Amino acid sequence: MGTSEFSWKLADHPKLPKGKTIGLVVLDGWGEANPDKYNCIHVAETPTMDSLKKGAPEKWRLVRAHGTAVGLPSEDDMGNSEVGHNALGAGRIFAQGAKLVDYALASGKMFEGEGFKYIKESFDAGTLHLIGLLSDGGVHSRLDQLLLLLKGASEQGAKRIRVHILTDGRDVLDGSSVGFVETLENELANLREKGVDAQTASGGGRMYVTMDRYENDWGVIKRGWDAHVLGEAPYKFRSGLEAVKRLREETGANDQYLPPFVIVDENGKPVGPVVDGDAVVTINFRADRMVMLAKALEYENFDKFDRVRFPKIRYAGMLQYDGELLLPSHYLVAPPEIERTSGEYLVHNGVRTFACSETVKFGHVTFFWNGNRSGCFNPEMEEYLEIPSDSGITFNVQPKMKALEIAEKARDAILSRKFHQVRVNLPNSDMVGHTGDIEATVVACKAADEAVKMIIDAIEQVGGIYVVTADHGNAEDMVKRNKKGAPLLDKDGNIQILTSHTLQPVPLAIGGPGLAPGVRFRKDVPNGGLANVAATVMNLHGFEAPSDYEPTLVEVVDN
Ligand SMILES: O=C(O)[C@H](O)COP(=O)(O)O
Ligand SMILES: [Mn+2]
Ligand SMILES: [Mn+2]
Repeated sequence: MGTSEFSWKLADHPKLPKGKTIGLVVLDGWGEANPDKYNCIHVAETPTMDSLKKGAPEKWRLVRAHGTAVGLPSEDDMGNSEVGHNALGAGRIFAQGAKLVDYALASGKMFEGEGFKYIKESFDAGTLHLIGLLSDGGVHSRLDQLLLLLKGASEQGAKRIRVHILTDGRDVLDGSSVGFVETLENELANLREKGVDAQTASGGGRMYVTMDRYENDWGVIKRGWDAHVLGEAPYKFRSGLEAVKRLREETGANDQYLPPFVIVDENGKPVGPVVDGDAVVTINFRADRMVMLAKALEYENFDKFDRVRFPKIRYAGMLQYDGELLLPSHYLVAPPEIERTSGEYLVHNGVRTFACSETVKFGHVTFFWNGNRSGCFNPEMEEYLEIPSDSGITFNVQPKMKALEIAEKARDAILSRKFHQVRVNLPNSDMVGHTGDIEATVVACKAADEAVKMIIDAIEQVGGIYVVTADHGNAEDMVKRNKKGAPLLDKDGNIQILTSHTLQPVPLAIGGPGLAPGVRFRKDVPNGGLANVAATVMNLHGFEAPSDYEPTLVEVVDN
């Protein structure tokens, strides 16, 4: 498409009217799976979602939400919020961070790029620090990529390497941290044999140390800063393996919430604080949970907590995490360029939009939805509302979260008739699902269902249209299964709780009094995925989608 002929103007849909209010609901972590007792959505009372499914076979379907359908490397990759909301909002499938990093490593291009050359300047005199999530979850980072980066960096002359590890247990099974640390530390030992001074330096559980998001709790970043940069933490060990094993046993914390620790030498001195002249790479490819640390590492002026020391370092992200803020300014792999999202088109075509969620998912319906772009396209046409999340708790103690508040704000926005699109993310099934607490997840699913009802009721009142979907699975399957689908037991005979997302498809339902007669789901896009939703929604707003968008899922038949 040459820029001269480009236009934001969308063609009118030949049959569908403009001006309807659309309530667009994303249930976070709400997949479709066979009913059983580990399917919290099935166990919960969810009359609203049940009626959408039962009532109208032509207005309810499943869409793919994992793997290549959302730009991930393979069909073994579960969906996640970033890629899910990117696909929903952008209407096309972009190769995502995981895939881009794989390619940059396999081709060697990573080591020829500007970002790597920049950090390499520190290899002679300084230490290379790698900080990030240590697992094979593939949502924020991948262990195999870290190992390749370690190998590549040492081949490129890094002589002293320190790894700062954040244990997972959220995108992977709880307890799996032990195996991941073992693999890492074996590799570090191999490097030491080759003359590279390489070891683990600090760490903690991802939800308690370093990986907060959307500025929900800066205390999390401070704990990480103290451990990784200052070399200070309440727990001290001689190796990462000892740290993870002993902290799990002695504090009872799970992988997600391990307290911060530092690795010390035989004299009790931390082995790897970050000091002037060092290089730092944050190895996560996904943005949301690295932006806060990136600010602390990069910004000269910073007032979120007392950094005590602000070392002069060369810092690069695995990717650039925020394209608007250009943060960090150096990165090893260029992020996907997601342009011409549906939100931007619709704003140019007069569609007034309201978007809302609570803090923990606010960036999902705004930043991720808009192709990793912060803020509104046009503040006169859009209002984005963030409801503060509870912080400092695990959401199984508050499984209703802010679902009611989000639904009330959406209801009010719909009834105000000021907006054509009222878009929300309801976090409950995902955030509580990640805690692995089955009872609480059932409560969470019920609360989300009630919120959907409130939004649909408001849509009924204004003669509008609802579109209800999800970004990936989570709460519909809370147990790890074997290939035949039977629950797996651990060595003590307990079921292995699945805290992660799943490979399941998600529902997509349309309806409401404003839906023109004859609108129904097409039968000829059986493999439709989240990226097909954007064109579908554009049609329901009365527009044709751009020709390079994934096809719409609706057709209009004459009655
Ligand atoms: O960051 C998280 O909480 C999980 O790794 C993924 O969850 P999300 O993709 O639903 O945000
Ligand atoms: Mn999600
Ligand atoms: Mn999640």
